Amino acid sequence: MSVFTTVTAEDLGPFLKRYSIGSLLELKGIAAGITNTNYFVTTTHGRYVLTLFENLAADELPFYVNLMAHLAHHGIAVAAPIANLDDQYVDVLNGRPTLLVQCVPGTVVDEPNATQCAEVGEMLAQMHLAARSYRGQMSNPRGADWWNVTAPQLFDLMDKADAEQLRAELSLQAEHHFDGLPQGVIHADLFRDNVLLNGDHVGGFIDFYYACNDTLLYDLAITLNDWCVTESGDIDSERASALLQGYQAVRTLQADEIAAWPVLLRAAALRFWVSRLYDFHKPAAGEMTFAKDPLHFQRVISAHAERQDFWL
Ligand SMILES: Nc1ncnc2c1ncn2[C@@H]1O[C@H](COP(=O)(O)OP(=O)(O)OP(=O)(O)O)[C@@H](O)[C@H]1O
Ligand SMILES: N[C@@H](CCO)C(=O)O
Repeated sequence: MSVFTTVTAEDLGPFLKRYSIGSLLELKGIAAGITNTNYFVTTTHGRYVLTLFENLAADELPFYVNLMAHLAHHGIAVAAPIANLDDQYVDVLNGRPTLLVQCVPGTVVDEPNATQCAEVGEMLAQMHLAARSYRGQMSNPRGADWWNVTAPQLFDLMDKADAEQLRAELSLQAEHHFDGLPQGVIHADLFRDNVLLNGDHVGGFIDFYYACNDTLLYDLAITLNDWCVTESGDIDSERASALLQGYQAVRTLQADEIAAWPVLLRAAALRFWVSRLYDFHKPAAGEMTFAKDPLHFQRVISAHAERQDFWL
C-alpha cells in the first residue's frame, strides 16, 4: 500500500493548472512502494507519476531531483522531472512536497535473466559517466559512519553468534578505505524494484532518494548483490558475469578497483544487513514498516566470504 496521503481529481485540478501538461484524464493510486505516496496521472499530454514525499522535506529534494533532470538530459533512462510554470520541479500538494515525473516504460522484474543484468550494468556505467558533470554534492547517509553508530545499538537484540559475525564484519570494513578509488554520484539502492525493464532493455531507473557521492564500484556491488544473488544468498555466476561485462563495456575497472572488489561486495551487503536489522528491531513509532529479511544479507556476506572467484 503506498497511498499515505489521498489525492482526488478535485485536488489535482488546481495543481495541474500550475503546469503545462494538459488536463486530467485519469488518476490512479500505485500499490507498490513503501515510502512515498505515488499516483499515475494521465493527462491530455501523456502519462506521469506524481509523488508526494512523506519523509523528505522540500529543501532536501533538490540534490535528487536535479540529478534526475541532469541524467535524463544526458540520455540516461530515468524518469525526467517536470517543471511547473515557475520553473520549479518541487511543488506542494495536500501539504506534502510533490514531484511530477514522466512515466518510464516497463515493469519490475523479480527474476532477471543474464541479458537484462548486462543491460542494467551498461546503463549504470553510463549513469556514472553522465553524472561526472553533475555539480550537486551529498554525503552517503548510509555509509561507514552510519553503520558504525547503528550496528552497536543492535548487538544486544541479536542472537550472540549473529552479533559476533556483525562485529567481525565491521572490523573487516574498518581496515579498508575506498576513497582512493574512482568516486562520483551513485544511485546506492539499485535493487530490482528500482528498475523498470521494458523487455530486455532498461525502461528507467527510479527512486534516487539514496543517491549520493561515493565510490562508483560500491554502486556496482550493491546492484550485483541484488540482481545476481539467489534466495539462498549465493551468487549466480552467469548473471554476475553479464552485469560486470555490461558495466565494463562502458567503464573498464582499474586494477585497484579489482583488488578492492571482494571487500566492497561485503560492504554493500553489510549496509543492507544493518538497515534491515535496524528496521526489524527498531521500527519507527507510527511508521508503516514492511521489514525486509535481514538474514538474507547475512547469508550474502557469508557466501562472499567463502568465494574465491569474483568474476573479474
Ligand atoms: N517514473 C515512473 N514510471 C513508471 N512507473 C513508476 C515510475 N515511478 C514509480 N513507478 C511505479 O511506482 C512504484 C513505486 O515507486 P517507488 O518504488 O519509487 O515507491 P516509493 O514508495 O517512493 O519508494 P520505495 O518503495 O523504494 O521506498 C514502482 O514500483 C513503479 O511501479
Ligand atoms: N532496497 C532496500 C530498501 C530501500 O532502501 C532493501 O531491500 O533493504
